[in-house]
Formats: sequence, C-alpha cells, structure tokens
Amino acid sequence: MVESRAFSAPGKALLVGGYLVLDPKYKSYVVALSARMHGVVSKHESKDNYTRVTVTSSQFNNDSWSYIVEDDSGFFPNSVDGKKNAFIETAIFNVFTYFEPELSKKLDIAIEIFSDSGYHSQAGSIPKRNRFKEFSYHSKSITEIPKTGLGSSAGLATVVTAALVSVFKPDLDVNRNQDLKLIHNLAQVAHCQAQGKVGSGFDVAAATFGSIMYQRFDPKLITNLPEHNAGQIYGQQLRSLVDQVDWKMTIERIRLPDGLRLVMGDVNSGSETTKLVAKVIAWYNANLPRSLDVYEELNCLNEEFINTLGVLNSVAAKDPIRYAQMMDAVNGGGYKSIMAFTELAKLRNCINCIRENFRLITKESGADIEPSVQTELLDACMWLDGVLTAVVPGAGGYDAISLITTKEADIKSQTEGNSAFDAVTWLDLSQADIGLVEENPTHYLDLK
Ligand SMILES: Nc1ncnc2c1ncn2[C@@H]1O[C@H](COP(=O)(O)OP(=O)(O)O)[C@@H](O)[C@H]1O
Ligand SMILES: C[C@@](O)(CCOP(=O)(O)OP(=O)(O)O)CC(=O)O
Repeated sequence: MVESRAFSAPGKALLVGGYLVLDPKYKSYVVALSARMHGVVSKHESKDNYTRVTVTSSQFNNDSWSYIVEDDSGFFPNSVDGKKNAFIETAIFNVFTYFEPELSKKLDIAIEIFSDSGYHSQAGSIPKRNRFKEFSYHSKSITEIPKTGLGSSAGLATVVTAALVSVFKPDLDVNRNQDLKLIHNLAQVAHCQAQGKVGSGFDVAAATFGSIMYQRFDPKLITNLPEHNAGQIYGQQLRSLVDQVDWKMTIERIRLPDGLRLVMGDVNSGSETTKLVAKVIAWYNANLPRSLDVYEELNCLNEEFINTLGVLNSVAAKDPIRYAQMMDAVNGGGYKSIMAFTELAKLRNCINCIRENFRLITKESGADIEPSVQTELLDACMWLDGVLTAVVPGAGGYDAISLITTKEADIKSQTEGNSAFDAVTWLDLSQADIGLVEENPTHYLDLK
C-alpha cells in the first residue's frame, strides 16, 4: 500500500525590520499569508536497485526533478536527467544526512508540489480544482513564470523538508514544537545553502511558525558547517547543530489586531533583493557611525510599531467600544479623527518615520528601497478609506506594497480606474498567521 502525507506552509510579508533583521540584535515583524506552498509525499518500496526521490510541480508545465540518493555516495542527490533544483537538492541532502537512513530496502519517494496562486503572476494560467483546493496551471517552467515575492523558495524548502522528515520519522507531528523546530532547523540550513547567500531566514521561520516577531540566529551557525563532501563529519555537525546547539533566535507568535487585515499589492516590476542588500551593506560600512545611528533610530521605530500593535490587540480585547470607534475613524473618519487616537497616531508616525529613514538610505546608498514611484503610490494609499498604514515590505524596491487596513476597507473598488494605481495588482490573499500544517493528501487528487 502507498502511504501518503501532505504538508503546507505559508508565504510571508516582512512588515517592519527590513535590512536590520540581517543583524541578530534587531527585531522584525513578519506576517504569514493565506497563500501556501503544499507538498504531498508518498513512498513505495523501489523495484530498482537504488533509492530515488522525485519532486514534481505539475502546475509549471509538469516540471519535475528526479534524484538517486545512496549512502555510499554520501547521500548526495544525483540528478537522473541533469535537471537540477538547488532548493530541492539541499533539502534532500540535509534530511538524508541527518537521518542517515539504512537504505538496504530501496525506496521510491515521490513529492508533488502545489503552490497557491498568490506566489506567481497569473497571466495565461488556467485553474484546476476539486472540492477542496484550486491551483493555477501554467504552460511554462517554474523559472520562466514571474514571482510576486511571497517567499516561494522558503515555502518549497520547508514543505520538501517536512515531507522527507515524515518518511524517516513516521511519528512526525507538526503540532509538536520539538518537531517544528527540527523541520525549521533543517529547512533553514537547506534554504541558506541553496540560496548561496545567507538571508536572515525570516521567510523559512514564517513558513514554519506562521506570523512571528523574529530575531535571527548567528549566520555563522550555518556557514561554519563543513563542505557537503566532508563525509561523516558533516552529518555529525549537522545533527549537533539541529538538535543540540542553541540558535539564540527569537520566534514569538504574533497576529494583527482583530478588525485589521493585510492587503498586498503586486507592483509588477521586480527588484533583486541580493543587489539591494549589497548596496545597503556597502552604504552602512562606509558611513559609520552615522549609519549605525540611522539603524538605531529605525530599530526604535520598529520596536514602537511592534509594541503598539500589541497594545491595539489588548484594546480590542479589553475595550471593544473604543476599539470600534478606532476602526470607524480609519474607515472614513479622516486624518484628524484617526490621529485623535494615540495608538493609531503612533502607528502612523512610526511608519512615516521608518519610510523617511528608508528614503534617506535610498538616496545615499543607491539601493531603491523606497524609490519615488513607490513613495507616490504609498502616499496615495494613505488617502484611501480604511487604510491605516502603507509600506514597501521586506527589501522594498519595485516588487510590492503592503497595507494594513480595516476588515471593511474595499481597496479594489476605491482604486479601480484611478491611474495612480495602474501599476498595482491587488493580490487575492490575506494574513493567515498559521505556519506549517499537515493536510489531508486526498484533497489534492483529481484536480480538473
Ligand atoms: N512551485 C514550485 N515548484 C518547484 N520549485 C519552486 C516552486 N516555487 C519556487 N520554486 C523554486 O524556488 C525558486 C525561486 O526562488 P527565489 O528566487 O528565492 O524566489 P522567492 O523570492 O519567491 O523565494 C524557483 O526558481 C524554483 O527553483
Ligand atoms: C532585506 C531583507 O532584510 C528582507 C528581504 O525581504 P523580501 O521579502 O524582499 O525577501 P525576498 O523574498 O528574499 O526577496 C533580507 C533578509 O532579511 O533576508
């Protein structure tokens, strides 16, 4: 009998903490989204004389990557047909190396990937659905379809890791913190190695744990691992890193206050995060100690923003009448009535000052974090009924904008036909807070 299990993990939006989060001393606020990456795994006894892992992404012109994995070649995945996917390879390598499975009985492991439509541009795609799920099917490969920047590779690394862990650890329970930590640590290692750069890891952390206040681990934890071909020692150090080492990171589950939601707009041009990061780091190093002052100021603002959202959460719970008045003010009360509520005024001021600092870094570093077209767009958003704040998420640039709005705000109809919003496609997704979950594998069958 074929045993199947399925897992899904959310996309992310980094609302505050961009760039600073690369340093373990600074906090960030990450919202997990309703758009999710899914992996359905099945294993059979292999009829061949080797163990094989095949990952299929049928939505993208039937993309598929197939690897032979053997202990005598150090669990290094060997592509069957030369087609490679770095994120899949490092996930396979690290999970097999961690478990060192005794492969006397050869396995055929198949993982089907499905990604929700928010991750990619929908142009030219067709929907396929069953009673439970709906996915968009494209006529081109994954590498040829434009992304929206929700963290598809982090989602992929997380669900492939979870799928493979479930093969070697059948009692895997993603409701157990210990098991989530195992998946997080392995996926984080795999994702960093595949990226070839060390991002802060907030995307893998959100894919695993959901909406979080995040402070990163020391990047050396991963970069100090030996080379993949180091033999036994890699496995020993990986297991020690995953199971024993204290990563000294902060992952505190958070959620937007009731009555508020996240609206994401795709801006269709795209920026390369690595290039932006390189320019910002160069600016930072060349402008010390002034750049440190800018970061410290940004950090105070970020922390005040995060704390004030916490305060708003308790007002919603303890004083629902006042909270309803606050939401009414945002919904159409105009600038003065919004600013009459200290918490709302604080949130808006923090975001204004954060944006001001990012414009300063933009000007001085040449990294287009908040370029003037985005400034105009964000300013235009602030005049819409129901909008509390508007930012460029993550690394910023020309990729996307994130609004915090009230639940009632109808952004689409307010912006329709208004040329100031021509560049924006409002994505059909919201915050969803929840991280990695186990799904029912039968819910992915017979998509038509
Ligand atoms: N649905 C998918 N199926 C297979 N691979 C995927 C899928 N989504 C993303 N990937 C992998 O992730 C890569 C994109 O990663 P990256 O450039 O880091 O984008 P993002 O910012 O969305 O994480 C793709 O080229 C592909 O290798
Ligand atoms: C600059 C950053 O702090 C934030 C980047 O956030 P994005 O959401 O823009 O990320 P990508 O999906 O990798 O493009 C770098 C980091 O933290 O890794």
